[in-house]
Amino acid sequence: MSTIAAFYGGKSILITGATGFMGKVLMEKLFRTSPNLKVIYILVRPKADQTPQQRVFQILNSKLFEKVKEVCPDVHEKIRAISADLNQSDFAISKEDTQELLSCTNIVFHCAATVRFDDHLRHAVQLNVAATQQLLLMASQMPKLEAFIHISTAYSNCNLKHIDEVIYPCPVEPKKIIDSMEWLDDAVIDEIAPKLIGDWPNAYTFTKALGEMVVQQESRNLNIAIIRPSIVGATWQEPFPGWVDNLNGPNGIIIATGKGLLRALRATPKDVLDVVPVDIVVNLTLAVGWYMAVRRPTSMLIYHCTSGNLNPCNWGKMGPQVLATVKKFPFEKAFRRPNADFTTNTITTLYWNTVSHRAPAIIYDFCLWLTGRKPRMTKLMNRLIRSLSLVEYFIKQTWEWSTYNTEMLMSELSPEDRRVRTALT
Ligand SMILES: CCCCCCCCCCCCCCCCCCCC(=O)SCCNC(=O)CCNC(=O)[C@H](O)C(C)(C)COP(=O)(O)OP(=O)(O)OC[C@H]1O[C@@H](n2cnc3c(N)ncnc32)[C@H](O)[C@@H]1OP(=O)(O)O
Ligand SMILES: NC(=O)C1=CN([C@@H]2O[C@H](COP(=O)(O)OP(=O)(O)OC[C@H]3O[C@@H](n4cnc5c(N)ncnc54)[C@H](OP(=O)(O)O)[C@@H]3O)[C@@H](O)[C@H]2O)C=CC1
Repeated sequence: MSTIAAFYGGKSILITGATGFMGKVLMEKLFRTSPNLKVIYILVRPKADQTPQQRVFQILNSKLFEKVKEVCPDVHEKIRAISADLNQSDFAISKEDTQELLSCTNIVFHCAATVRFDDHLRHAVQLNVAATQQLLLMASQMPKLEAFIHISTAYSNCNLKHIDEVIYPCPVEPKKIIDSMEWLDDAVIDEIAPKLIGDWPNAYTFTKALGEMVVQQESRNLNIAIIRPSIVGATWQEPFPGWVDNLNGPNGIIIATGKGLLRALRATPKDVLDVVPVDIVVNLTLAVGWYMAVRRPTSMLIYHCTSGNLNPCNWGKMGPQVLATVKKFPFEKAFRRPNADFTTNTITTLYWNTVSHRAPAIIYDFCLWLTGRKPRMTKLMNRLIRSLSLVEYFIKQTWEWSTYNTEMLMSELSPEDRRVRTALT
C-alpha cells in the first residue's frame, strides 16, 4: 500500500473549496485511496436553492465518485458537510461545528478561492485574502493539527519572468487592503483598483499573491506549505481520463474549439503552455500533506506544480492534439465542424475574430430570428471573445518556475508512491 495513502488512514481532514473543480478530485482521491480515514469536513455554502447536504449528495452520486462507492461504501458517514460562507468574517459556522473542527482536525487543505479574472477587488480580497487569514486563525486553535496546505497559483507572481519557490513581498500590506475594503465603497474601490493591482493582470492573481503573504505573516507555529499549480486541466488518469466540470483555465477554450465556436486563437506555436492535469495537482497536494506532517520541515515550503521545465508542451503540439481529439470525439450540437488556427498579431486576430467569430454568429442569429427562434449565438460568441481577451495575458507570454522543492519531494517518495504520483517528468 502507498505510504501516503496509509498516512491519511484515521485522519480528520478539513477541505475548503471541496465543491470546486480541484476540491472534488482531492476529496475523491482521499476516499478512494484512504477509505479508512476518519472524516472529511467540508465547508459548503448553500447554492442554487440546494442545502449543503443536497449538494454533497449530488457530488457523491456523480460519475467522479463511482469508484469511491466500491471501495468506501460508508463514504456518506465519513463526510461532514459544514454550512459555511467564507464571505462572512466568521464563516457563518455554528459554535458547535466550530468547536468540532477546532478539536478534531489533523490536516487542512485550503482550496477555496474566487478564481474569476473579472471579480470585484472587494470580493477577491474577502475570499482570497481575508478568508485565508481567518482560516489560519482557526488553524492556530487546532491542537491536533499536523499540516496546513494552502493552494495558491503559479501565477501569483506573474509580474516576474522567473519565479522561485519563495514568497515574494507585495507592494501593498495585506492587512491594510483588508481593512480598507471594510469602509471604502465600490465606486472608490473601482477607482483605485488599477493602482493597487499595479502590474498584476487582474484581481485574481493579485489577491492570490496577497493571500500568500498572509500565510507567511500569520503562520504562527503552524506547519504550513503552499502549492502553486499552473494551468489546471482535465484529469489525466484518475479516477478516469478527461474529467472536468467547468469552463475555467483551458477547459472553456478546448470545449469552444470542439463546438466549432473557436476558430482563431492568438498564440505563438513555439511558446510553452504550462498545463497540469488536476489529478497530478491532487497527487502532489496529498504528497505535500504527508511530507509536511511526517518530516516536519523547519520552515514553510512552497511547491511549484508546473510542467514547463519537466515535461514542456508548446502550442504547436497542444493545438493539433486538441483539434485531432475533438475531431475524433465530436461534440454534440456543435455550431460548426472543429477547425482552428493560431493568429500571431493584433491585426490578424481582429480580422479572424470578425470573419470567423462575430459575422457567422450574427448570420446564425438572423436565421434564428427569421424562423421565430430566440437569437443566442452573438451573446455566446461575445462571451468567448471576452474570455479570450482575459486569458490573453497568460497565453502570449511564458514564465520559468523553479521546481527544486517539488523534485526534492518526489525523491523522498517510496517507489510505489513515485510510480503513482510522478507524471510531470
Ligand atoms: C488551434 C487552437 C486549438 C485550441 C487549443 C486550446 C489549448 C488550451 C488552452 C489553454 C488556455 C489557458 C488560459 C488559462 C490561463 C489561466 C492562468 C491562471 C491560472 C489560474 O489560477 S486560473 C484559475 C481559474 N480561473 C480561470 O480560468 C478564469 C475564470 N473564468 C473567468 O474569470 C470567467 O469565466 C470569465 C473568463 C471572466 C468569463 O466570465 P463570464 O463571461 O461571466 O462567463 P462565465 O464564466 O460566468 O460563464 C457565463 C456563461 O458563459 C459561458 N462561457 C463562459 N466561458 C465560455 C467559453 N470559454 N466558451 C463558451 N462559453 C463560455 C458559460 O457556459 C456560461 O453560460 P451560462 O448559460 O451558464 O450563463
Ligand atoms: N483551476 C485552475 O486552473 C487553477 C486553480 N488554482 C487554485 O486552486 C484552487 C481551487 O480552484 P478551482 O477548484 O479551479 O476553483 P473553483 O471555482 O472550481 O472552486 C472554488 C471553490 O471555492 C468555494 N467557494 C468560493 N466562494 C466561497 C464562499 N463564499 N464560501 C464557501 N466556499 C466558497 C467554491 O464553492 P461553491 O461551489 O459554493 O462555489 C468552490 O468549492 C483555488 O485556490 C485556485 O486559485 C490554481 C491554479 C490553477
